[in-house]
Amino acid sequence: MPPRVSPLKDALQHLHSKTDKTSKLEVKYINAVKGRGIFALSSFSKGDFVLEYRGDMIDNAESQRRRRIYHPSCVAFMFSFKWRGRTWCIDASQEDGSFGRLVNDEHIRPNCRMKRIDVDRKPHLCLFALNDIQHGEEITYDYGGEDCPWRMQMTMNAADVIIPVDSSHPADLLETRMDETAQDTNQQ
Ligand SMILES: C[S@@+](CC[C@H](N)C(=O)[O-])C[C@H]1O[C@@H](n2cnc3c(N)ncnc32)[C@H](O)[C@@H]1O
Repeated sequence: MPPRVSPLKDALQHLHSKTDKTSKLEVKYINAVKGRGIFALSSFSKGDFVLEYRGDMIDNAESQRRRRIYHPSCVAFMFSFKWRGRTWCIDASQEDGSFGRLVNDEHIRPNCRMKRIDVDRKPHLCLFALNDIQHGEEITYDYGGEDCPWRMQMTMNAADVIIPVDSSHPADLLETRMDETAQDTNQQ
């Protein structure tokens, strides 16, 4: 078996080439509620780099402007985060074929977590495996926030109450679950 590439090195290679692990991950349609998701085609070890959440990096003013004009289904692809004391956003609303934008939320037992990696003074959002991931498992992370409509629906269904579900999730709450131990590769 070839020696394991360090997760950071692996991430940097993919960040530079703007590629996904197409031999290790696949897109699958799940159902009408969840839509598509990303699934492991082979196993990952705890700590492995899995993928980057790629998109258009914009400042908070531009993010607010786009949120006002976007359809809610597009706002769901906007991931806001703090960097150098300011709020930024990765807008992944464009269907660009990248995998990061298709990873679904799981707040009880996520198998990945988001970390920020700074390369050439620019932040990148990457998912790393929280535990070993087996072939066939869906890749998930905790979007953060408490008000994801599908979570509320689960809670209410458990209580046997029917509520209308609003599909417009304010994805800017996601920053609450982002790992703050980002590494600036320029400082190493
Ligand atoms: C960033 S997108 C993820 C990709 C999306 N599933 C798709 O097919 O385009 C976020 C959207 O996926 C759906 N989603 C994510 N996690 C979910 C979950 N645990 N249960 C139901 N829907 C979910 C919601 O519609 C949410 O607005």
